Amino acid sequence: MAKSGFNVKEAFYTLQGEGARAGRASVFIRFSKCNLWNGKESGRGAAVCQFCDTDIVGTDGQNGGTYNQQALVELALSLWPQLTDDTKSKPYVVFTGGEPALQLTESLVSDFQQAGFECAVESNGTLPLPTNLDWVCISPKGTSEIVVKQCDELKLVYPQVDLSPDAVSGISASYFYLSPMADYGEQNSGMIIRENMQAATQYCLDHPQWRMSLQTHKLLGID
Ligand SMILES: C[S@@+](CC[C@H](N)C(=O)[O-])C[C@H]1O[C@@H](n2cnc3c(N)ncnc32)[C@H](O)[C@@H]1O
Ligand SMILES: Nc1nc2[nH]cc(C(=O)O)c2c(=O)[nH]1
Ligand code: SF4
Ligand SMILES: [Mg+2]
Repeated sequence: MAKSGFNVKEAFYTLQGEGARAGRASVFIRFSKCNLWNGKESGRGAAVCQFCDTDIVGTDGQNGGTYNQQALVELALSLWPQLTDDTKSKPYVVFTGGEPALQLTESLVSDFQQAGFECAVESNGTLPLPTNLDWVCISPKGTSEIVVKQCDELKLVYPQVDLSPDAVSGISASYFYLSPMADYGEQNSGMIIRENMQAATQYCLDHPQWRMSLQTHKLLGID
């Protein structure tokens, strides 16, 4: 945690849109900032990751702010539905960003688990992650060096000019997904680009180790 607390761009309740757990109700906590892009349109050209579809700057989003550990757990609990008749649904939190590894600590994950949450992360894999996470999704970017060599799912945005799927298939994962690159930048329409869907489809057909992941939250228009 930074001295003043965790810097959160936004936090909201939605359905996980991507990967093996798509469709699952989740609290998303989006930490501010990334180590592979400064978040400014003017900085895209010089960034290691140039196609980010997300506003990662500041703390001005829905429920955004700077939180101490307890306040962040309480925020997440307040976003989870308070059902008395649904004992089977374990609260689920997805830490994302920006790059969550810049801020996430084992202590924060542990406090979320104590509060009843199963904890997942979406990370670019370039920084060490807490070891007590329940689900790790790694999404490698361009020429960046990956230090997280083992994960639950590897989800590669496709196509990337400087990173082919066979270059990352050495990372140990239970699932390998291609996610067709969606629109980004000033024109960001929230749409998945048709040619990228077609290219990803062909790659999955030719290499059955890889499965398709669509950003279903964009198709549903929910966030
Ligand atoms: C915004 S990132 C934040 C987490 C982390 N920094 C990472 O890159 O994995 C969340 C997810 O969105 C994916 N993503 C970002 N831009 C995308 C785009 N234009 N099209 C499809 N997926 C994208 C990332 O690859 C990652 O899986
Ligand atoms: N609904 C929804 N599912 C997601 N899965 C990964 C996301 C992310 O930006 O990390 C994301 C997101 O932004 N929204
Ligand atoms: S690594 Fe993730 S958060 Fe950072 S710029 Fe790329 S997609 Fe966005
Ligand atoms: Mg997203």
